[in-house]
Amino acid sequence: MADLLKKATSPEVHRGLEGVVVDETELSVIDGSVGKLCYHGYHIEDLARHAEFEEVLYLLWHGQLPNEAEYETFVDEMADERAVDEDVLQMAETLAASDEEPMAALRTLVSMLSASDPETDADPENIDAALRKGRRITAKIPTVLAAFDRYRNGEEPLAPRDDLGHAANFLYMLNGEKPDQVAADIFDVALILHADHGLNASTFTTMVISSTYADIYNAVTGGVGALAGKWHGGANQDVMQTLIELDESGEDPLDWVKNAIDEGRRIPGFGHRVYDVKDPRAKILEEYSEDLAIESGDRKWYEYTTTIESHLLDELGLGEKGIAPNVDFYSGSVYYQLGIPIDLYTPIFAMSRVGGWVGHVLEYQAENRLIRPRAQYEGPEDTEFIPRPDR
Ligand SMILES: CC(=O)SCCNC(=O)CCNC(=O)[C@H](O)C(C)(C)COP(=O)(O)OP(=O)(O)OC[C@H]1O[C@@H](n2cnc3c(N)ncnc32)[C@H](O)[C@@H]1OP(=O)(O)O
Ligand SMILES: O=C([O-])CC(=O)C(=O)O
Repeated sequence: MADLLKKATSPEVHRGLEGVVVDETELSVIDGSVGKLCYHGYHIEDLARHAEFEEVLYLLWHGQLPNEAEYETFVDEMADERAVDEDVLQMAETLAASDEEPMAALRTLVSMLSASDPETDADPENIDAALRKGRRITAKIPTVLAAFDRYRNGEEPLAPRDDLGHAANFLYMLNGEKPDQVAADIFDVALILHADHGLNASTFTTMVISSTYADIYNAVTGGVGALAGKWHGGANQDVMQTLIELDESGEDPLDWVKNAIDEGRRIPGFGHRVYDVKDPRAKILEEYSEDLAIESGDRKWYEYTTTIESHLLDELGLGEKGIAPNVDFYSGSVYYQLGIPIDLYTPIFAMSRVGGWVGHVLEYQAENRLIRPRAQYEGPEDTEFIPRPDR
């Protein structure tokens, strides 16, 4: 009787925090019923078409797009912060030598960057210092990632170039040559598309951490950790691995998809907590995937994705259940066609999403409140303690 009464009066439990609104934000808004995403009111399609990643970072951190002078200053400030200390490079080399997985390496390297930050002693309530630290982390992530990749390939890292934008400079540091304009532009768009997405798991993680007034290095390190999982940013690597395995097996993609669904497996790159329809970013990336396929004359990867998508949505009825392609479904084939190693796809997501992490941390800290939900206790009560020898 007592238990029944307790359950009847207990608060509603929101597992996975589904539908729970924990804060207000001006950064991004998603309408999952029609597939709409805006950053500060700007439609993602317009930003992808007309903006550069640096402008989007500025938008997320300052609440408005920069004018020409603000843009020039911001781009210079970002470029000035790209270089990392020798001990960070040494750590990248050590991690590469021990075959560390790139997201784990990135987590370690981001954490280590704080040691050389000139403002480590800044008051954790100082939002301007947090912004400057966030800018430094964002500027340095491509450098540590490219260095790690080069070390594991037996190559020396390259110093960043300050005459290239954030996207082009990363591709340069990774490949050792300046990317062509098409590759640089497509990669820049990919960074724009991944930069923010409301209170997704990794962004919320950064907010929880910084709500204790732990500094932003802790928050971004935690964000990298949360993004790594296969239900979040890790799905982009899984999509490409799946396509390659499918290709190598010689299996008909339609049979593969049907078997996967019949066996209750999740298709990477499908489904989303917020969207019931196709993710608007997936639509944009699908177009780039097709452009790259046309340019190279190899349509295989593009066609695998579109075939799988239409089969899942139409014949197998996933669309009716609100399970549609998310951003990760098409980013894989785009990165693959740009020649980027598969295990860098999720770190590249982090390279972009750090913009949103920093933006949300700053926005939340402006009116900080400790984030501390509760759980409904369902365990035993008044348990008698029995000393160890008597148990
Ligand atoms: C950048 C991003 O983070 S985007 C998401 C990237 N992640 C992926 O692509 C991984 C695959 N997708 C998934 O695992 C899920 O869709 C998630 C984790 C993204 C969202 O999950 P939730 O909102 O919690 O949905 P939930 O787990 O409640 O699933 C609802 C139903 O849809 C099914 N479902 C969800 N995603 C998929 C999928 N990719 N393939 C097949 N079925 C799926 C679930 O099995 C469940 O079915 P059931 O009701 O019969 O048990
Ligand atoms: O919003 C989410 O839950 C997942 C995410 O980060 C994204 O789609 O970009």
